[in-house]
Amino acid sequence: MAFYGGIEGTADSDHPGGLMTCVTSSGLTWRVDNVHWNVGATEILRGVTASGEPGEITALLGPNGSGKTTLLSVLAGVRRPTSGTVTVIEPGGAQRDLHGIRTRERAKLLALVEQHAQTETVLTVRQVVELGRIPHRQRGVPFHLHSVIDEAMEIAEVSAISDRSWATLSGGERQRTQLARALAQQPSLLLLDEPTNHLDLHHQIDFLTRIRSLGLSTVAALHDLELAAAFCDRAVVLDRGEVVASGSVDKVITPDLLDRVYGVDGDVEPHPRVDRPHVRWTGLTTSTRKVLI
Ligand SMILES: Nc1ncnc2c1ncn2[C@@H]1O[C@H](COP(=O)(O)OP(=O)(O)OP(=O)(O)O)[C@@H](O)[C@H]1O
Repeated sequence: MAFYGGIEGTADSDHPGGLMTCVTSSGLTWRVDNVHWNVGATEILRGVTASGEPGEITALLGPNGSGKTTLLSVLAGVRRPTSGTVTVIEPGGAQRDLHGIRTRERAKLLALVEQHAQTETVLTVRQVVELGRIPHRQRGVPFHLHSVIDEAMEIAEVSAISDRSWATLSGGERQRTQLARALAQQPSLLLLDEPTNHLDLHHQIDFLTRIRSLGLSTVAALHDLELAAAFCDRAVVLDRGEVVASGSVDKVITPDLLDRVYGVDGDVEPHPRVDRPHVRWTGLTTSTRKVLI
């Protein structure tokens, strides 16, 4: 499995004279500054400020309805902030307002894997992955000539099911197919909305190990704090649309966070066998039980 390396490919419009060899990238810097997003009079995001460096994986944490998906869609350029800015700094140093970039250009820069991604049900897995090449489309070069599609499918482990119809796929197979589609875009920034929610434990660990090996800047909305602690460099925690904590995962994922944000009593200790925090919960906190009763 070529996690890091490339495979030989065809010339590409973005790499003139060169080989389009792999879906990996050095990532980019992203910055969200004082972003608000309103629906009518309701503020869904309230002054969110967060950032990530090239190659960093940022966990987006927070309870249901706290604004994780909304923030991802703002970061993806799908939703324009009511106020505030989203900036990306490309490897060459160019600093750009994300919402000022044309859709096709933006799709070469970043890719979003949605929580419940849908597509044309008549498509095969390979055809879904080929959709990721649309922003890079070149006249006279059919999609299937792009070896980046093969590599994206290999990384997401869907090569063996390439001829299967999307309609027949399991939840986990769909999730992996959508990852391959996103990788085929050759993004520098990868946005994942609950990417492991359909995966069994083996595939959760495998999936995030693969994501880590790509070296892309990644923002992943996650509910599993143990996975966040194991695979992410940083965490941004949202509660009711506001950032209530951010920083390195070991500083952010604490018993106080479990209590304050999730209403859960627990301990966060160094893992006894590997170098990362280990989250253990006992139950809901008394205050939460009172709220629920
Ligand atoms: N278009 C919209 N119109 C009205 N309310 C919206 C809209 N989009 C999101 N919301 C509300 O904004 C809040 C945040 O939603 P969002 O989906 O971002 O939360 P989340 O943290 O991703 O939740 P979950 O963990 O349950 O997926 C929710 O209360 C949701 O109902």
